Amino acid sequence: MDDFVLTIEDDTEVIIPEEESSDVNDNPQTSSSNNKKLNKKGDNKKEKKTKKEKDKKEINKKDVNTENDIINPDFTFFIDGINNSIEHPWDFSAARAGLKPKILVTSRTIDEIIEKKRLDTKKEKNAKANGNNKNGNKKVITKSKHDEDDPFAFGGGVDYVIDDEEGISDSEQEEENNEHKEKQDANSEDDMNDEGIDEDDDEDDVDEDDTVSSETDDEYERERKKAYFADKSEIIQNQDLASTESFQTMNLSRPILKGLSHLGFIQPTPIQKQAIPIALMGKDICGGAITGSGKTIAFLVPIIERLLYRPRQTAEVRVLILAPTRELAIQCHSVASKLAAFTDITLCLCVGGLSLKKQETELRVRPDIVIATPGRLIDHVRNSVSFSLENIEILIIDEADRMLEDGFADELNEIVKHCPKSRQTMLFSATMTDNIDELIRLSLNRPVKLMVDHIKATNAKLIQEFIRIREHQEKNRELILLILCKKYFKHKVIIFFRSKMIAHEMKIIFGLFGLKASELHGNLSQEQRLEALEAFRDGKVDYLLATDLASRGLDIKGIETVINYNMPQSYDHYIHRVGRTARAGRNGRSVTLTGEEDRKLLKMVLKHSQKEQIKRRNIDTELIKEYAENLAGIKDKVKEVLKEEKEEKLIKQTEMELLKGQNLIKYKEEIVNRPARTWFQTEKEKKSSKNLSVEEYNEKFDVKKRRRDEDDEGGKKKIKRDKYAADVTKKNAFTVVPKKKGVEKEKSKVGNVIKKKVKSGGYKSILIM
Ligand SMILES: Nc1ncnc2c1ncn2[C@@H]1O[C@H](COP(=O)(O)OP(=O)(O)OP(=O)(O)O)[C@@H](O)[C@H]1O
Repeated sequence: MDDFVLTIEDDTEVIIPEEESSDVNDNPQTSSSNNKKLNKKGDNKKEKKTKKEKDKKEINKKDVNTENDIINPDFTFFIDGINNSIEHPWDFSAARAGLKPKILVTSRTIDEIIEKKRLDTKKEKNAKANGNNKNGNKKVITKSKHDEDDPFAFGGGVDYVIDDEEGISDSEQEEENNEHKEKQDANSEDDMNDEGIDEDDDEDDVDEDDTVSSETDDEYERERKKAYFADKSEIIQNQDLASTESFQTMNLSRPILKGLSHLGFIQPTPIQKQAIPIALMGKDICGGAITGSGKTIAFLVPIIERLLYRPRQTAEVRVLILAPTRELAIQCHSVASKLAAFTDITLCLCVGGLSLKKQETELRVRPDIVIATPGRLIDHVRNSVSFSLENIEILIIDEADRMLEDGFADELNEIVKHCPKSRQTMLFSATMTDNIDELIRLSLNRPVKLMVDHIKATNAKLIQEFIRIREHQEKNRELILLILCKKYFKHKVIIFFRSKMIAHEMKIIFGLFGLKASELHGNLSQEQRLEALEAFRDGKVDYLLATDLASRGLDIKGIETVINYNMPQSYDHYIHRVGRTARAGRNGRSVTLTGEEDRKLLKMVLKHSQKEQIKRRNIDTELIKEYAENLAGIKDKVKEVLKEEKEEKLIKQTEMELLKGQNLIKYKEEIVNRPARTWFQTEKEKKSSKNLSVEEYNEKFDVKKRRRDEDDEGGKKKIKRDKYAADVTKKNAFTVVPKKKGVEKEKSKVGNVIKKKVKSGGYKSILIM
């Protein structure tokens, strides 16, 4: 038997990676032969070395579909679903390797500044306490263990009320609710149902942008879509449904099956079941499925499978994967590398913030797959010698709806323009649009629409909590967040903020309160961004304080809670943010602080969620009072930290300038002789393109505010239209006027809606851009 095993290994050069061997051992059916195999290996180190070399050779082999690629009879797949031994399905190694060389400038980090402030405060507090004691003050200072390392510890405190009746039966819950209602005072309208928020309420009151197109299509639109999209049933009629039950039965090549097995995946998820066979046919796809449902593997598997059959005489960049953020591209690159580990397919990561030079070198040898963010890709198309998109066979746009939005539109158009028309295009997102007017720009070829889950639904295993913040309680947001984090959500929590500044300030407050947090937003260097993510992923910090930069696509195992410090700007943003938890069939919880202006969005959430997913949380006012005193005490400290940080930055900047000057003198000749880079957009254009999204965002709030102003107090009334606006339908209520001479004087009102008199005597609403 031993001989038999050896013969197979020697003759066929079958790869058995170490991880794979141990998994095989877990399987009683194969354990004996594998034990023998392992013993044999242990007996003969030399043989092991030769085998490793052979394995290496096998991975690098040009043709993976040779006769030698015979399936090892001992090879088995994981049988218990997701292989939980895999801690993280992706890592940062490629991104780390691509970081620009570090310039050593000594300055204190924000964490160091905060920590020092914390310790100083602690000393001050102790000194004060001792002073009081010396002065004969008999006040007893009780120190809890918690107090010792937290100068801002709160002591006991009253717990807050939580209306989360998980595990309570319906009738019990109803009884409790009734009892609760009876006891309630004037605040009784806190109950969500009393807000008049139910599924059928105010259908047409929802913001136009937030409507889910497929549900509201009229006959004309339905006909257009029918003509535009390919008929899915025709395409998959010959498909044997049973053949998609497992990856093994999907007719995939062995190296991919090994890659999948390596990642711990046996059964395809619904989007993978549908997308893989259709993508393998070369069809264009418009794919939508809930967050965390495995869309990445859904497009990576067919890409890799198709690349295995590419001609190998000439190297070409054949696949381009675009993602809207650097982190998402890094993640996708890492997963793709793992999946393609047993093939000869080459990949290159092209994202901003990483070394241009290194990417240029990698692109020169024409990797099979390029995974990029749009800005950096265009830079390479324009400036990297011999790199072009003319041989692209497959274009993938991840988070496609985001990429079609205004901030990315110009860049995306530029990229699509450089790709051949004959390519296959696949678009994916949890909030995928089927709006033809938007898709038409991508010149798709009769795409197949694959909307796997209920459109724009959230994961059924996600519990969504809401905390109502009344107008007069707005000032309590910080406190409420602190209460939530100090008392309830202590590990693997991601918190979303509307702005970088608030996220940063909150990081300081968290630090001073002894909560371990890292921040992730656009004001940080790429290295800091990676460090923040790594620290959070590895559990070195418990909280990730992020802007919407982290809202899409990021897949960090074990995130238990998502907190929205503010309701996001749209329902789509909400779906993506809360989708960072409850991924791949796991449980998760989101907590959203909901202001008065967020009522419409809240209605959207309720409309698209199951009743049992929604909970309401109340925060005890006593507890808020108690925390308020402590927070007030540290506001000055926050200012001090910010000031010190600014000073440190200034010192660092001066040192950097000095270094830059020295380098300019040292490498003058080389720098002068470098070919000048050209840019797709000037800095100004880039900025204005980015600002567009910000303006849109502000405009949305202005519109909401306007509506609120026009509403009566209860918010029940519809918007009042002026008597001249009777003919203005909802769709064309605003005429968008570019910022031209005529409206220059309204500059200060960019994003606002103004009324202009028209010849006919009425008024027209104009949105200033
Ligand atoms: N077939 C599978 N079996 C088990 N787990 C899987 C499978 N496919 C993917 N996963 C896991 O599911 C998780 C979510 O996958 P992925 O990040 O691709 O989701 P997504 O649909 O792209 O989410 P989002 O919309 O948030 O970007 C990942 O941790 C991935 O490893």
